[in-house]
Amino acid sequence: IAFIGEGKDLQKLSENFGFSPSAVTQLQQEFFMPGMIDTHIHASQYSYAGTALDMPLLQWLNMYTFPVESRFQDVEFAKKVYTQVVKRTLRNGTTTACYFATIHTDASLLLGQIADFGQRALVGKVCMDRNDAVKCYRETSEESQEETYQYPLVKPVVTPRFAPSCTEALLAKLGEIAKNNKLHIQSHISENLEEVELVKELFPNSESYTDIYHKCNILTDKTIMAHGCHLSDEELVLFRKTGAALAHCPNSNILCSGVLNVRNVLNHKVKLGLGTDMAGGYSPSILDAMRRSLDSSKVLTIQDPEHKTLSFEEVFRLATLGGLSLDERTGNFKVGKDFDALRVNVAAPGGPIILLEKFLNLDDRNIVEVFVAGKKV
Ligand SMILES: O=c1[nH]c(=O)c2nc[nH]c2[nH]1
Ligand SMILES: [Zn+2]
Repeated sequence: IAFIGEGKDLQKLSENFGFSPSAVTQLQQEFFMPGMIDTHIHASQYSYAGTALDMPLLQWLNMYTFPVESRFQDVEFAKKVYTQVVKRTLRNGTTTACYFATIHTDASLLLGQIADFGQRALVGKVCMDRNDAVKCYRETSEESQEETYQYPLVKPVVTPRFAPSCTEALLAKLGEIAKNNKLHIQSHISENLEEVELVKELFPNSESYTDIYHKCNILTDKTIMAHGCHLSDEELVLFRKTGAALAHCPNSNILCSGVLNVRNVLNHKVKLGLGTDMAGGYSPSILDAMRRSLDSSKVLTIQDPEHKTLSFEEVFRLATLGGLSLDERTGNFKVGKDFDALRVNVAAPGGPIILLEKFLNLDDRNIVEVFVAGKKV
């Protein structure tokens, strides 16, 4: 973004910045908005998005997720699915995505290459050295560590799946790798009560779910933890102290897991962004995540009238600039930043604020163009 100016100054701006006034495109009933950031999405689960929503988390993982993810050993299959995911999420206006891939390094690299065609992405090869449900979908601790070491070029994000599928030794090693290489980290935390109980059994010496990650240096100011529906206030304080962020994934949460009290998270000054968590959430669109954030917040207000419902301006911010400093180059329109933007056509009368609210609540078919770093994608 070279400059920001007003239309009435066009002549002067064109002289100062060396462009022809005739090259200017005048928007009609349209606006640009910053590109949206999906802070938590499983690229490998796209093939069954919109289905398999009839089970709670742990059963869902064993029944649907692990068998499908184990198929990504086949690079051709991975190529097909990952190409579809990147196209679809760009079409939906996701200019930055934090992807979970699978435990397969080759397929994870491929996802990085495919996203690199036009999308900003953090790509995580999933690490898990513990999985009793689908035996062929697991690695040894050494494999998991080595593969994470060897491929640092794909804008990698260190990705322990979640505490139940990682031994403490692996978590500690991954924490060390992230620290030594200044990498982002992503995982899941406190999504569902059965999961929280399982974690207590597996890690009897830890004070809390958050404490396990904290002891293993997994909570840093480059960490994004999905969900956090059942975190205590003490755990939120630990998030704030370490600078770790939460990815709020309401579409996924509302099915069986819980409802995150975003207001409480924000009051604790914990960074927070929005995620689709596809395919636990059935929609790959961050517009959907915004709507569901508003719906979930209203449910909390129905239960407790003291609860201050989120506004659409607040969720818009969470979806764009967000609380997550994934980079300093995107999130809003400031001179010097990259132009990651959606061109939205809303053929409706009214002022811009009303148009924006209408767009957020209606349809992503209004997105007519998507730009990443100034390039139309
Ligand atoms: O929504 C989720 N999707 C997953 O794939 C997963 N793995 C652990 N925890 C998880 N939660
Ligand atoms: Zn997830």
